[in-house]
Amino acid sequence: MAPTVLTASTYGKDNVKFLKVKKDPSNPQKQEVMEATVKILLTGDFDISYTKADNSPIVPTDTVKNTILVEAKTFDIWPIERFAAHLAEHFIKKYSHVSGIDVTIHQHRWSRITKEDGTPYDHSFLKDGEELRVASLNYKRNGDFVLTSGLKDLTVLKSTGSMFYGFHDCDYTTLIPVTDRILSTDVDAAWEWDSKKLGSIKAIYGLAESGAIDAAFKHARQVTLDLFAIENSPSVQATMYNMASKILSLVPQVRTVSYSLPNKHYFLIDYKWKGLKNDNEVFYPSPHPNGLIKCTVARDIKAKL
Ligand SMILES: O=c1[nH]c(=O)c2[nH]c(=O)[nH]c2[nH]1
Repeated sequence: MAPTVLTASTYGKDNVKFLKVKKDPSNPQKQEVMEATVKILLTGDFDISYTKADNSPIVPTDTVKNTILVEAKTFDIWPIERFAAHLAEHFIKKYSHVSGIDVTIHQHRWSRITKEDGTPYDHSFLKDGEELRVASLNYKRNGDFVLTSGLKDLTVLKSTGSMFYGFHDCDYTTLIPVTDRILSTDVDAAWEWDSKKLGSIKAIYGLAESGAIDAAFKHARQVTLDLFAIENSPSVQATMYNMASKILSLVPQVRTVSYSLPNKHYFLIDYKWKGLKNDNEVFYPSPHPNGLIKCTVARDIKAKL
């Protein structure tokens, strides 16, 4: 066999799930819930476990799972970015041969059920969609860190107020330009916090405490929904760029905003054979293929000079 070398490796536990209940100390019946799915991947001095079948450096993935569950019990895990920072620091401090860690936390959406008059019930929740709130943190022993917050699988549809025309036309083009169409997508948005501005991973706790992390999430979600609804969208590309730019203007501690949006096509059903006009009334939801459009937007530093 030709000589080989390990060029990259990482390992850990994925799909560690829990639901935590937070009780209001002044009224234990008033509660919050966090259902989360956690992934932790470690890097470090683990090469001999791959190359020499020597397991001595391996912190078992079972231990990684136990750690997540114990820390979820003993630590304040709201917002998930704070929990990610805590887990990252824990692994770097506890295991001297761990040089880096990736923590990804998905928070599943549970919204409070409200009475008819809008007042919320104390401890009853509604699963209003598959939407996830996301935190992902890469942390290295030398202190470098990248924290990204986001949301995923927020499914939206607008029945008018979306166009697509003026696109490149060639001998492969069959698409008909339209000034009115359905637009639908599963929003995947992510905003990267400015590590330089924050200074160190410790700043994440301050951001969490001040409410800045929750505020950024609220802004990002609301901007996404507002611009989706309000704009007469010329394209997915132009609309996602506007969303990202607006979020950057509202959240100064964020460095970049990224979107990844499938364009979930709805095709007009042809009724000509029946002598009927289809005035954007009945559509076929096409399961595949779908468009997929991604972008990352940053502040234009040159524009300031
Ligand atoms: O908003 C759109 N962007 C595209 O790039 C594209 N391509 C396509 O066929 N339809 C659309 N819609």
